[in-house]
Amino acid sequence: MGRKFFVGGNWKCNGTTEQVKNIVSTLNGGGVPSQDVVEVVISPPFVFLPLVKDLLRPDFHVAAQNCWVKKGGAFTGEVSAEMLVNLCIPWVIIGHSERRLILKESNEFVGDKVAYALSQGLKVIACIGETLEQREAGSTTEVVAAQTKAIAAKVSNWADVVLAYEPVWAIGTGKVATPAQAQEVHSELRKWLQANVSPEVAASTRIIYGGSVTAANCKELAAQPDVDGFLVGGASLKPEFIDIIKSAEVKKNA
Ligand SMILES: O=C(CO)COP(=O)(O)O
Repeated sequence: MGRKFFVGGNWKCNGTTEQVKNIVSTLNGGGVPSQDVVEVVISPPFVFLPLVKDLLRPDFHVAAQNCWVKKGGAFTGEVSAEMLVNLCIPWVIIGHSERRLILKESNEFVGDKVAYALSQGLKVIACIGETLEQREAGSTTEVVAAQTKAIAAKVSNWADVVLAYEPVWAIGTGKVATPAQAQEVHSELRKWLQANVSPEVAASTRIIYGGSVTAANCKELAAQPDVDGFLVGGASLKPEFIDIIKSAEVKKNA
């Protein structure tokens, strides 16, 4: 059914010009499966986007980590979707838990952002995921369904959306979800899409996992039937990111 494996590297708020050049040079020298097998998207902070785009190998693409919810204008400190399009940045990450939790972005606001970014021609990595408290209360499915619903309510075309399931308790903690935990939520999400959007969208939308993904744990996660790739934080700043990209081979041979 052709869900191409997807690996995103979210650099978050990290890097100097020197470090950026070093990471890109490592990525450019890495041997990875072809673009037919894996789609790779690197997301540096806004200020480094043009530099990374200029230096990065042509088979990898770039993403912004956020954009404004509507047309640009008098919104000090924001970056608009139009600007990203103007700079030929194809992708944007929206709704990362760090923005939902620290900057209080609501489900509705995230849904509006996803819809606006898509309307401008950007492709979107839309992030969802429960906190530890919510998981322990048994409300994981409910929480991720509500987050997905707020996006689905505003989006009619899912072709340019990748859904990133990132349990908050696994982000930056070294406490990765087990392959079974990831598979369980991914499968629930696919069922949700099937029931609430369409069987076609459920079958074709990539659902990727994020949260303490490393070279050591990626293959087992990648082997899960509903895990279509990764959104990688800390390890995307290191040479092991190449090994994570290579985990796409697990799918190819499945
Ligand atoms: O938030 C993440 C990617 O968006 C995951 O971060 P870590 O890989 O550092 O846990």
